[in-house]
Amino acid sequence: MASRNDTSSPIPIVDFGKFLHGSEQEKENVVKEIDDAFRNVGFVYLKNHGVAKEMVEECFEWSKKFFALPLESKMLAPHPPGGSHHRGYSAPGVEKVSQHKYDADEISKLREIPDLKESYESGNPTDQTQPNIWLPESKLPGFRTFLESYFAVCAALVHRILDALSAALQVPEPGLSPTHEKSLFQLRLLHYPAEDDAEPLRAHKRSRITAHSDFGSLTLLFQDSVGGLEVEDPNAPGQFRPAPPIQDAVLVNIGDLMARWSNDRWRSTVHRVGLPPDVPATEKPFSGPGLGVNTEGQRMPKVAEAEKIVPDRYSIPFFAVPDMDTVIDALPGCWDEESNPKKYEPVTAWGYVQMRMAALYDS
Ligand SMILES: O=C(O)CCC(=O)C(=O)O
Ligand SMILES: [Fe+2]
Repeated sequence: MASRNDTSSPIPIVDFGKFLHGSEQEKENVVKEIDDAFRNVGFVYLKNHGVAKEMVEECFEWSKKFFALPLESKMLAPHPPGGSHHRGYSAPGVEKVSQHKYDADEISKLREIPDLKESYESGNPTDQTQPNIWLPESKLPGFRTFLESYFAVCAALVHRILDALSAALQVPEPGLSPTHEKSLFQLRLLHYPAEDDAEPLRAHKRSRITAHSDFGSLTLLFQDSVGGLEVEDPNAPGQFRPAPPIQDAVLVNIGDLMARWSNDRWRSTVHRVGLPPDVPATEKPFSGPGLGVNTEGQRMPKVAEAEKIVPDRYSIPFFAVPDMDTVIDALPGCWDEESNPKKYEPVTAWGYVQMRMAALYDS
């Protein structure tokens, strides 16, 4: 059982290259490892996932360039009000993460403390229902072309992971991939701006992103080297353990819709982003020129006003959902009449997503 001081990550690392290119036996082993990870923690790190390292790095570069633009430029691609058209730029404090509760009081309580993050959402270029909202090309030439190509690469990885999950449940060929045929996925660029006071995060008065579970089927996450992502310990509710960045690995997790679809065989685990590890206690900047005096009476060089204690953090989640007309009813291998009956009523993916999105934004 983990304690508060347990800093080890419970998330296994799996070599997905052995599923993509290995022998039948290796494929079977990987399928079992992923199935176990999703049953136990709902998260897995995949190495050798097939998304080129250079492409991931380039995506982070574009993200930095995008968020470095002046606010008035970013606002040329604004996220529309409400939650039904989830594309474009949201300035810090606009999106409120909600936990999987639909109770109005709960949601308004969660809205009191906005996350200090900004985001840019894009989707499949072919999606007519939620068209992408791009900047004028002259504001960031090449941004759109790159994100469209990156979307396709991430979508392909989602489909290969669905193949592995289909094998785990022995879903007859062609498996689950056709239920995501339209690839109505969402590519999100996230920026958590630097902060000059680490204490609210250290004291858990605020998070960089509030504890939540994802609502779709699968999420892929690439994070920079800063850290701070934590997942709830499946054996100790309310306690969080680190999900640190791992070189060249993508973090993959189950969303609420997939947990429901699998009759809770797979877990949709609550996660949040807090203080990165190794951030020192805040030194308040000294006023006046020259040397200052700290709280212990020592003379110290003045800390530049601009110095930030909590560094910027960038992450790139990619959220998958099934095609909207897919009926989410317990998958084969996840239920039986006698010992493991179906827990949930069937619902279409569309109905489910609308309910979740409405809670995210003020309408
Ligand atoms: O920034 C991260 O590492 C996590 C982001 C996340 O959980 C989300 O956007 O749903
Ligand atoms: Fe998330």
